Amino acid sequence: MLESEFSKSIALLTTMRNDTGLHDQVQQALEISVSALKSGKKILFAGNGGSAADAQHWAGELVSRFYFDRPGLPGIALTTDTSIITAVGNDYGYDYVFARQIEALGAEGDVFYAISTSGNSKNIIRAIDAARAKGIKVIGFTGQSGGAMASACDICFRIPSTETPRIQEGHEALGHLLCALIEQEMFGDARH
Ligand SMILES: O=C(CO)[C@@H](O)[C@H](O)[C@H](O)[C@H](O)COP(=O)(O)O
Ligand SMILES: [Zn+2]
Repeated sequence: MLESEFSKSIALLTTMRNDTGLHDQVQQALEISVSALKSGKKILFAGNGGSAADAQHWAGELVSRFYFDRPGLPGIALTTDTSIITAVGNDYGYDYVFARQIEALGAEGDVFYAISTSGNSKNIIRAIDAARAKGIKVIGFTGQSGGAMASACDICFRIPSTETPRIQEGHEALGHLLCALIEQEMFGDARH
């Protein structure tokens, strides 16, 4: 079990490292994100379960720091305010907990990082639709099948695995990579 788990993780990251199509998608996601941030816009993040943890983690990297000290960048996880989530969930239903926040907090030109291993979580799909209706670009993170997300996002990262933990590991690698690249692109010159 131990060796096979490590082996699967290593194989996944090796596949991702060698996938030039994925590299192109990373470059596109970077350009969309940096263009928004340089225009004074923000990045919104959402996901369920382990992907909620990713959303909070990545927003934290932007607002605080990644590799080096620099001004904070505007990133908001839509998974953290229990008053909002319980109110919207209770009054409208759990399917709306992220879409409602996109409607209330999102602005044209923002970017939405939508994270779902299945690609089929209804609250994420509704949030993607709400974002695109407002002129917010959507960068999706899902698994091999892509689910309903595959055709709904501007860019959709499909991790080449059908195992939820592997898909999450792939997302985490991409999230860290994008945070590092965004920081470098925004402030690299000011580093020394
Ligand atoms: O972390 C894990 C499994 O590794 C779970 O908490 C998982 O995130 C939850 O079951 C989510 O509800 C799955 O939703 P999704 O990724 O399909 O949108
Ligand atoms: Zn997990």
